[in-house]
Amino acid sequence: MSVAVELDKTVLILPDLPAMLSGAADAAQSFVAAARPHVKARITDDSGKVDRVLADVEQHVVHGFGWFASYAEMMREVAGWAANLTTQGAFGEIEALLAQLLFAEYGAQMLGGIPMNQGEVIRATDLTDDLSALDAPAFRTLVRKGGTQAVKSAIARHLAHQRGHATLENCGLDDMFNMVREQFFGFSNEKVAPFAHEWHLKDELIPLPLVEELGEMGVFGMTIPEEFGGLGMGKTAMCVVSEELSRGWIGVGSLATRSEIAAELILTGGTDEQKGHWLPQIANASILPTAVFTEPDTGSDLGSLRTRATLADGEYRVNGNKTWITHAARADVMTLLVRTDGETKNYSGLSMLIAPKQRGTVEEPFPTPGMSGGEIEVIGYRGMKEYEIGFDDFRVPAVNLLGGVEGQGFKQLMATFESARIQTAARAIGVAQAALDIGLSYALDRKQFGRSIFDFPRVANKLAMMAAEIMGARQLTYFAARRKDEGKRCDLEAGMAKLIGARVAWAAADNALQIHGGNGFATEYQVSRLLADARILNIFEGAGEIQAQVIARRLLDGGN
Ligand SMILES: Cc1cc2nc3c(=O)[nH]c(=O)nc-3n(C[C@H](O)[C@H](O)[C@H](O)COP(=O)(O)OP(=O)(O)OC[C@H]3O[C@@H](n4cnc5c(N)ncnc54)[C@H](O)[C@@H]3O)c2cc1C
Repeated sequence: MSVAVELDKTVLILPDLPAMLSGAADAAQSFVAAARPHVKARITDDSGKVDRVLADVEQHVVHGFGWFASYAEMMREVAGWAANLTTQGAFGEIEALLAQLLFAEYGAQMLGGIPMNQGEVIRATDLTDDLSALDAPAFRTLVRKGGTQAVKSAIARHLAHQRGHATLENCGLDDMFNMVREQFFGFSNEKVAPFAHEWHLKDELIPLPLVEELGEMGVFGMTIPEEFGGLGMGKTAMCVVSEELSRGWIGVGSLATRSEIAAELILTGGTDEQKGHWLPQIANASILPTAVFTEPDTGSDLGSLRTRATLADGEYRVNGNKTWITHAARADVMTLLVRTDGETKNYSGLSMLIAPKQRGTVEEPFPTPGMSGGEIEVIGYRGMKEYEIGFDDFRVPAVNLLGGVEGQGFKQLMATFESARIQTAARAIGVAQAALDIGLSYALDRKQFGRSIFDFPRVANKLAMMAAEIMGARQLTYFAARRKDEGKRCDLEAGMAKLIGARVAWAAADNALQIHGGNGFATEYQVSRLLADARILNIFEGAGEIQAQVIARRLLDGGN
């Protein structure tokens, strides 16, 4: 008999679990509410306003507060999901086990310290001495009894039985989304996953026929309204598709990111003419966009970028340098963030140009007059390639100024952050899911000490925790997507989903590699790619530190 089965003798699921989850989530929210004035007091000046200098000095605590708030929000969404499934009679054993383990582990971290990353742990007592909210019986019970070895072993058994299914748990989505998932799960398994590693190792561009096929399936116009040639399906569908394609390979799951950013920019900031001209072409993938924001000296602090655009004779002339531009050579149009007001040094003088360019090749990436540049070789996230680009009197027609008014570029870009972060959180879930799939297969196949290594709890527990974290990150991401679809503000939730998703993906990839032992270190094995692919998620679309800062400041600014 295996070790895992022998240990599985105790009662697994706690009584009244949905109510207990809800009570624990309330306790977590209460703790955040109780900590807020203490954190705020440390960073406010005499007039009660947040002092930016103090907030920087206190970053550990301020960002840590963002992490606590993100945990509490995720717990609330998971408790809500459990309650909804219960109402439908669909809160089964695996859903209960996953929720219980997640609350046990994340609750224990709230009590003992949340790892913002491997070396930086934020403790509840760093925020406040008042931990009474976390004494709530539901919270304590889940921490003490929710994550036993028996629970983890039971999850592992479900994992082994459910192999080959898209998701372990009932995600709580409507049938339409489940159909979309099945379609893209199948597509990814057939047309992406079997080839991804070879494309990665050869550092090749994703084959154009695959891009075109995705275009025909509507992937690039998924969230563009039907009146502009898109499918008008909303952000939840985008999440499901991004998840499943990223599970095959993050490169493929990220192809539509640039279209999503460009479409959001044009939908929210463009003139009617710009919408009518660009959106149908983006939707049918006849043009591929690229997002051109980062500069060699300007990454997180985008507001200070320096690339200049000056208007003369109906054209902008662009001069400056950009870097880290994904899929730049093969793109047909750039959303190009430039400084149109040379008198400014901050975000107020920035504008967004919709700048057409010629499609380049690997040999000649930038044939367009006024553009030059080269590839940046990267460890992961391959398939689209990253480039540095120089602009030397590069011309853009004045009518291509987004919205037709200068000085709006930063604001227009901010309006797209919600969508981009939701999509990035979904990509993270896809990468984490791939790590779980690959780690599980290897653990079941590999034998040591006369048995499958899956039978050893230290191996199976890693997989069980991945499954629980994926479920939690999913619920938070879907919540942000739903809010966005309902037209509600969701910058906070989107940032939280991206923050947690990136860490979940990294932990899953690292643990899947550990399960592979020495083989995981060989480039021949897919898991080596997953480790590199997962690593990017905490850097782009708002690095983890910036994400935590934005979340915390939004919660701490205003009010008392
Ligand atoms: C593979 C890849 C693809 C990319 N694709 C694109 C693309 O298509 N288009 C595009 O425009 N850009 C792209 N980027 C750029 C990406 O958005 C930036 O790398 C990111 O914004 C971080 O900027 P940076 O690299 O300049 O790091 P920096 O801003 O220099 O930050 C370095 C470190 O310092 C930390 N840090 C910075 N400021 C603070 C602060 N105030 N408080 C605490 N910590 C701080 C950061 O969190 C980070 O850990 C890509 C990057 C990569 C690696």
